[in-house]
Amino acid sequence: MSFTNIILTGFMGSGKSTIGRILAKNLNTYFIDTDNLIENFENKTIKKIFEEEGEESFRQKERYCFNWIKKSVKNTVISVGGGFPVFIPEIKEAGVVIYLKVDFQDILKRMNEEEIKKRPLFQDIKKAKELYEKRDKIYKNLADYIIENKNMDETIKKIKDIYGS
Ligand SMILES: Nc1ncnc2c1ncn2[C@@H]1O[C@H](COP(=O)(O)OP(=O)(O)O)[C@@H](O)[C@H]1O
Ligand SMILES: O=C(O)C1=C[C@@H](OP(=O)(O)O)[C@@H](O)[C@H](O)C1
Repeated sequence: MSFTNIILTGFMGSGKSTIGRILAKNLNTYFIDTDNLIENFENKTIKKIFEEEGEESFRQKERYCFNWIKKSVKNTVISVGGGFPVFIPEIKEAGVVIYLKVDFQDILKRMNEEEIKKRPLFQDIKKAKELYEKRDKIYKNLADYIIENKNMDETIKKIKDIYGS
């Protein structure tokens, strides 16, 4: 079966990578994660890129990734970093955009210490909450579909229903 790229967006820890990986397997296609692409290409963790080069440099790498995806990637499930659609509002040019929405308090409950440590913009919880409020509107505006990601199986079923429709 053939489909356009399915792009999962949402705040840090909303489950984009976890859902994306399972969904791709279900659809019998490939999965890519822009954070992983960048880490592999740079041979550096996101945390290190932020520390050594700053956020702006990271955003340029995301832009590079977007150009490559738009030009060369098809029929793929793609999870992007939480800031990706904020800095690349033309994200829809690369596929169908699904916003995985999770309440901030639930994200906090889901993520363990190690997962928080990896995310430079999640170090100050108060600031992260403010960022969440600001970005929620942006994610909504840029999405083709919005799905509340509470239960993994239900979320995957909902995306598969969209895909089949
Ligand atoms: N319903 C759910 N969907 C996806 N991930 C979930 C869910 N419930 C708990 N998690 C957990 O949330 C954490 C963050 O998920 P992750 O896929 O890394 O988020 P993101 O890629 O959006 O930053 C993981 O530990 C994952 O196992
Ligand atoms: O929200 C953001 O600006 C970021 C989210 C991260 O990805 P996840 O959403 O997968 O955590 C990662 O791209 C980087 O730390 C910046």
